[in-house]
Amino acid sequence: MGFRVTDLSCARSGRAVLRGVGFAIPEGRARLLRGPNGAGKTTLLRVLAGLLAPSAGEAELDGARLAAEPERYGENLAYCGHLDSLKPQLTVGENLRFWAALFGGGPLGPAVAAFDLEPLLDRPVHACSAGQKRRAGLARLLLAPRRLWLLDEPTVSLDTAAVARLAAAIRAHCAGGGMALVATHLPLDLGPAGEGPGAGPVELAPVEAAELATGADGDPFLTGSWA
Ligand SMILES: Nc1ncnc2c1ncn2[C@@H]1O[C@H](COP(=O)(O)OP(=O)(O)OP(=O)(O)O)[C@@H](O)[C@H]1O
Repeated sequence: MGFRVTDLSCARSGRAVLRGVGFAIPEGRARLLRGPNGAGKTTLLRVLAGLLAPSAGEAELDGARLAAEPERYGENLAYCGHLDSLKPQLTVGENLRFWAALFGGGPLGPAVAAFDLEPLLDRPVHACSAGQKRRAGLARLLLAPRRLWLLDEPTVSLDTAAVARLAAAIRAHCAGGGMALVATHLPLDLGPAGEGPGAGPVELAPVEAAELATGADGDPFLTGSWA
């Protein structure tokens, strides 16, 4: 059980972005994903979410392997990318009910409380602020229980109180045995979930130009995956 990434590499438009990335997340732990702009955090999260093909390496979640068993692997994770993926014409409540029905999740109450959405339930998403939309998008994490949360810059647009709510949700997820990988440039208080063996930050450094992928005939655009 747990999450393990082994020797993962990925190229985008022929350029090596990830090279030999490896780390593990034990059950009940969360790790921050750190690195400067362009280091490959979004690329890594998209590969781990099954949205981008790696050029080498493997990820394994509770014994299910990304390459060999993508459906069983994918059933156990939730991915929140840069976009909130909300229907703008529907209210916040309608969006949440839609997601709960789609994923067979439980009642809305805990998700609404965790991200303070009660006052927004009847408001159309197109009339919400950026931070309000972000909170509604994150609340979906609590509507469909998944073992691993992959979060890409989830704190963007959130005020201090909302960042604390997000951190509390991650801590509670991990206290129940869940795991999380969170790309963020901001500090995030993960509490006990971010402490102990296998819980420190995963640091990504930009792949050096000398490591650029090249095709068999030296053309860099003959290798790698296209986004
Ligand atoms: N669609 C794409 N096609 C080709 N190359 C891409 C694409 N998206 C990103 N890249 C390249 O991949 C590298 C890593 O980008 P990525 O978005 O993964 O970095 P990041 O660490 O998430 O950066 P940031 O902190 O700015 O969000 C960059 O050099 C970028 O130019």
